[in-house]
Amino acid sequence: MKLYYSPGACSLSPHIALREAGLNFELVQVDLASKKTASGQDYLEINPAGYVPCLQLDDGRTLTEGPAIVQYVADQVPGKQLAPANGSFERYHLQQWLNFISSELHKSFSPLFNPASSDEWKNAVRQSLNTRLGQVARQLEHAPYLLGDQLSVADIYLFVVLGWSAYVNIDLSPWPSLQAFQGRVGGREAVQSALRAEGLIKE
Ligand SMILES: N[C@@H](CCC(=O)N[C@@H](CS)C(=O)NCC(=O)O)C(=O)O
Repeated sequence: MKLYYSPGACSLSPHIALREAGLNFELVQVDLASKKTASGQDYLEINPAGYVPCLQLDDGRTLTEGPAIVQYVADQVPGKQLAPANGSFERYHLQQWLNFISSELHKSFSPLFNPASSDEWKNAVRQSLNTRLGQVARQLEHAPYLLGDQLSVADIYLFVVLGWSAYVNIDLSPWPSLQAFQGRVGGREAVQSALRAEGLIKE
């Protein structure tokens, strides 16, 4: 399996999930500006959308969209309990959170990284993020993870997105439950090794 990624991008979520699952995979870095892989291959031939992440199976089939990829990864190793069983109500809760993180958090952070975004837009996005982060913080006041006591791929995705706060001056200190969550998930061996592999922390 190959994971196409860019350091620190949302592809870090499936990257961590693959390590938590204990699966074998190869990392292929993509230059998002030129849409070329590290070996010079045209990334648009692999994922026509041009963004990361993309998971390529050994038979060549590809899967894109972070929330779909992390569920695929989790389902390869059910014993690791990174996702509740398919068809269970808890599975829909997982999908609820993956969708929330994708549409309400991830895509609200994106304009803050974009130099072309107007200040007006950035301010509106910051206000909306403030509300949504508060909502997640309240959820994490009751339990260590989004689904309760068990870490799931939604927590991994949330951890990655929350990590962007530091780069766009979003202060998480008003939400101690979010900061505690970052410490809890960030301390895991799989997370540390993924961060090292992407060059985000020193060896
Ligand atoms: N809907 C996609 C969005 C992926 C996405 O936004 N990827 C960003 C990095 S976090 C990217 O590759 N941006 C570069 C580009 O769009 O050209 C998903 O959830 O996987």
